[in-house]
Amino acid sequence: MAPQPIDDDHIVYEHHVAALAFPFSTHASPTLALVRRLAAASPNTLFSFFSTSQSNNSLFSNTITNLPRNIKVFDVADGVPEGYVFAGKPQEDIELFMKAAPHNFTTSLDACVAHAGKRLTCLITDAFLWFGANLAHDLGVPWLPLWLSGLNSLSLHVHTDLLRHTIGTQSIAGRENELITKNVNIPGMSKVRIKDLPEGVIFGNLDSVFSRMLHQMGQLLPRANAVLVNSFEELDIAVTNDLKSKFNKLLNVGPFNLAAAASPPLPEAPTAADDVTGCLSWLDKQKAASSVVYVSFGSVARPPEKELMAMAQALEASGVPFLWPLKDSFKTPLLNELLIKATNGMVVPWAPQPRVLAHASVGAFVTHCGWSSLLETIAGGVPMICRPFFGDQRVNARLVEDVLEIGATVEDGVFTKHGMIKYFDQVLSQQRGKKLRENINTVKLLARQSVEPKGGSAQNFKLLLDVISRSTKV
Ligand SMILES: O=c1ccn([C@@H]2O[C@H](COP(=O)(O)OP(=O)(O)O[C@H]3O[C@H](CO)[C@@H](O)[C@H](O)[C@H]3O)[C@@H](O)[C@H]2O)c(=O)[nH]1
Repeated sequence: MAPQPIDDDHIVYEHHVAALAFPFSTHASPTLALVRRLAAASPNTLFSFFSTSQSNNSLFSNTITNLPRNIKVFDVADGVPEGYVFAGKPQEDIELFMKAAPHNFTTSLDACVAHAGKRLTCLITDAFLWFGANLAHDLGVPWLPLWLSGLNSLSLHVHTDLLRHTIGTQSIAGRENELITKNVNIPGMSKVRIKDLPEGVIFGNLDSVFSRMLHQMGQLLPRANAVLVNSFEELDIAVTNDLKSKFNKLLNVGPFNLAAAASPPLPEAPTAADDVTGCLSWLDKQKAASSVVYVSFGSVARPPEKELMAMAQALEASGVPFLWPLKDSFKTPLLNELLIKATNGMVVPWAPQPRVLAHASVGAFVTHCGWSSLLETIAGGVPMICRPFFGDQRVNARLVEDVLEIGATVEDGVFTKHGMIKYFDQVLSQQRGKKLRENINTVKLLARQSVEPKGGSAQNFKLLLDVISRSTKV
């Protein structure tokens, strides 16, 4: 992506903020969403947004349109050496990227500053990019890491050393269901079990790229001028208060999906929301409110084929109307056969999820419990049936089922045909579903209030603007 002219409109910018995205899974998109809001609220600030060319091309569908003038987009190298042949190791691309990232971002930032003729005054990074602490220090500017999941998982990464020390890093066999509070008192974690912890905290490969990255991050976040989170305080007050005591500033400025709608109109975001696959018109045709099951596992999780088959069988046998965005690469011949038989639903490669979850016909969301999905279903008031896979997803599911009581986690952690038929019935038709719906609508109200002008997230957003406008002028 070629650098765009900076002073095309002869605006004299007072500040220059660089925002560094983590270019994997769906992280770059909410990072850009925050930058868009900031750019609209701070027209005298130039925002330079960095991600890899692959990530930028998919964010902007190869052309940059509808961006405010004060956002410029830059590519950073992906760290894959020329001629490199992938060995097929898990997270190999992330490993290569992270290894080269401090150097590559520095090179790109230097080029951007030279191109703009304006030095940087503030650095926002995805919190995964822990080396932002050193970059910002070297540049003499504030560091604002952005955490794109919940406060619960953030807390676990901040307390990793404590958890390692108290629970140990030996096998957890036989202790999976133990509450972590039996070993250690971390505020807001009274329902979390050892097995819910993300891999790499005390079990799994503590040496993996993710484990090292999150561990470093947890240690460096207290150095940040402010830690930004795509959440709202009322969702997890105990964790918010604990983290406030650990960080210089903790600014919950989400949920981004609701905050964008509550702020002054922004130039239209790229096309993920468009109904190219006809999902919304299909939902319009459904007769009853809250009758459709929506199934989606985000951008990374891949359920085993056996479970996909069980899901397809349950959907067909129950007869519930369903909408299922399913990647072509997940469809085996056997699964395809089942899906052809299931005429009570619609299978598409990708759905405009936030709009699907906001549609009155949707009554249950079968989800992997990715953070954006969780916030989008809260905005839509749709109860969840959770099947977490990795990382933060298990602790998110615990929050959903045991703390907020806005969903159910599948028994034994896997999809079975009979199990799913039971959950569809409970959530769509039974008293349990009614109660879950009531609870999620209460949480939805709190989320909405938080982004209204007097709400906590809106106030935190003002504090964030303050940090940016107090940073040294260019
Ligand atoms: O057909 C689809 C499927 C997904 N989405 C969107 O894709 C995003 C998915 O995000 P999320 O629910 O956070 O899942 P992942 O992309 O899998 O997110 C990764 O990053 C998250 C934030 O760190 C973590 O919570 C997850 O565990 C991790 O897998 C959401 O905005 C969805 O609206 C669509 O628009 N259409």
